[in-house]
Amino acid sequence: MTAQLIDGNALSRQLRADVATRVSALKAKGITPGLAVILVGEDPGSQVYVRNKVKACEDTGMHSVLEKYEASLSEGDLLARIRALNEDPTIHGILVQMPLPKHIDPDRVIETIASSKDVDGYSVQSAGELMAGLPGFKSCTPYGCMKMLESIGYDLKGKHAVVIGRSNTVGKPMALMLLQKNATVTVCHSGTKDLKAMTLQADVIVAAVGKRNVLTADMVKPGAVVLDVGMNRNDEGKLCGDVDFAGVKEVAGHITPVPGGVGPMTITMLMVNTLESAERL
Ligand SMILES: Nc1nc(=O)c2c([nH]1)NC[C@@H]1CN(c3ccc(C(=O)N[C@@H](CCC(=O)O)C(=O)O)cc3)C=[N+]21
Ligand SMILES: [Mg+2]
Repeated sequence: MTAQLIDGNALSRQLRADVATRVSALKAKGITPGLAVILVGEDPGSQVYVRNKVKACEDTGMHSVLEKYEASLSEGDLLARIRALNEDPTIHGILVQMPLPKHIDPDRVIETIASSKDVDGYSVQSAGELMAGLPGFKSCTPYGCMKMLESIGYDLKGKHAVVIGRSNTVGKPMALMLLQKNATVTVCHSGTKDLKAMTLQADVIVAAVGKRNVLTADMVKPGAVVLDVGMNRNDEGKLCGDVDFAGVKEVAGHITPVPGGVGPMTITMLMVNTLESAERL
């Protein structure tokens, strides 16, 4: 058996067309949704992602500003820049690309962004809203994963979802979003004793570790849905996820590829959050 592909590029095209329509409607009322993206330093991966985000803004008719700073930028100067953007009425979303240089405290940066403009969903306020089941900005990567499940008409009620990874930006919010849809959720991590015993029980597996081949075919129940959040490079420098795609696709019912899976969906949900931030006005 070969799994059906969940195509993040195709789904993104659909969702971004809807975003573009809503952007036009807002523009007719005199509001252009605006996203500010701040990049500190020269990380080559970040350069690519940030460019994709700005391009997505252009494609959907949104306003965007990209601010690039030297890695030597002081924390104080970055915070001052964020405070200015907090007050800027043309900006509805602020994204500071992670990771930041070591001398800058990411928590202080995230908490300086006005919660009304936290389109990454990284702030304590956004995390608390998700925890409490209140509306708020949802972290874009797990939000995109939920949209991918929705796109195949998957009903999570009573299903066992296993999340591998417990980061504040992916694993933890992913578990909460799955729980909100009535799945039974297990969160696995580096301290998990028998990962395979967990994943073999799963109807849905989300791999979000940042390491190649964390999930192999022998760990997957036939027909399971596999979402691959990983962004790694293999020995040939090619982009690959956390899942052994060639093996797992022979066992899974549905699977997301890397590239062309969760990555573009992350950017799409950033567009959705920025649009909705502007719509709230
Ligand atoms: N404040 C902040 N917010 C983020 O959302 C954020 C961040 N920092 N830091 C880094 C991670 C990573 N991330 C990706 C987004 C899109 C792709 C993406 O578009 N991937 C393409 C391929 C890109 C390529 O060719 O390298 C794909 O999977 O098809 C990847 C990774 C957002 N992140
Ligand atoms: Mg994000």
